[in-house]
Amino acid sequence: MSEIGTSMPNITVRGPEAPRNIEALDPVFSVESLSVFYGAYEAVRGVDLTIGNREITAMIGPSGCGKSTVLRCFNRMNDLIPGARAAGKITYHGEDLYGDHVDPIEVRRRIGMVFQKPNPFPKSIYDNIAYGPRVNGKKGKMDDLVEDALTKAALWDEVKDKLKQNALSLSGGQQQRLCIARAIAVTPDVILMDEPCSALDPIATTKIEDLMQELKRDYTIVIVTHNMQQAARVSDRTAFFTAELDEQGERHGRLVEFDETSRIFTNPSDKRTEDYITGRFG
Ligand SMILES: Nc1ncnc2c1ncn2[C@@H]1O[C@H](COP(=O)(O)OP(=O)(O)OP(=O)(O)O)[C@@H](O)[C@H]1O
Repeated sequence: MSEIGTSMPNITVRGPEAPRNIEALDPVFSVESLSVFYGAYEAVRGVDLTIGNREITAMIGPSGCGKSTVLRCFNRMNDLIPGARAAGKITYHGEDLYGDHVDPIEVRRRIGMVFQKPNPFPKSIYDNIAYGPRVNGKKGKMDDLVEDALTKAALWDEVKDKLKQNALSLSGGQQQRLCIARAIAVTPDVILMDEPCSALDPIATTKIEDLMQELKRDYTIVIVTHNMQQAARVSDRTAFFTAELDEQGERHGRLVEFDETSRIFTNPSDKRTEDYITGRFG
């Protein structure tokens, strides 16, 4: 382990016993010179990033550096914020995500999102899962689909006997897995997670982290997390962002470094990354 790894005893990166074979990056998203504005304010400036297929990519960095802003660009959620605008280019499987012909609703079906606070609908567990497919035109009974989504989200065994119960009666961790099941039910390709464990206790957090390892067999995952240990535990690659002042004294979020997670946490190439992960900054 390098000097930085030695000075960070609390952060364990999965070692050679769990080889991940991630040298070749098969891009799902390619981000080129992405800047994101809220009105006249350029919150994020000049990001270049590639998100690999069926990998977990973590986005870390201090508060306000633009992690959530960049994440929301991947499924065009920023379109829903008045005054928000993206410049630059994001391709999704080689196609311009912001092209004129692209339907943002279909984008959000294929690229699902799980939020910081679990947000199930105030409906039954069953209807939470069935809702999306119904909206997308699926008719009739959905028992198999509901079971499949709940099984994939590692929740089936805990709820199979109470599917008609209100989802709000579940624990926070169960609600979050239900939200993941709800995202899965509309057969997405990518799942975006914005601090999905920050409202959960350590046991529920471990369950979600284990679940992410299962899910990456079928889905590409991008996670924003404040928790560096979590990024080190779950992700294949890590993007470190920071916010920096320009010559005019205006603060912009910037991508500092993007690399394999093991390298970011043991041998980063940028001093700012090193300072952040060793706790000297942020
Ligand atoms: N809806 C919005 N309208 C105006 N400014 C916004 C909006 N959302 C975010 N910003 C600004 O954009 C910048 C980046 O915010 P963002 O939430 O993306 O950062 P973050 O790294 O995810 O922060 P945190 O870790 O605290 O969640 C901040 O200066 C923030 O104030």
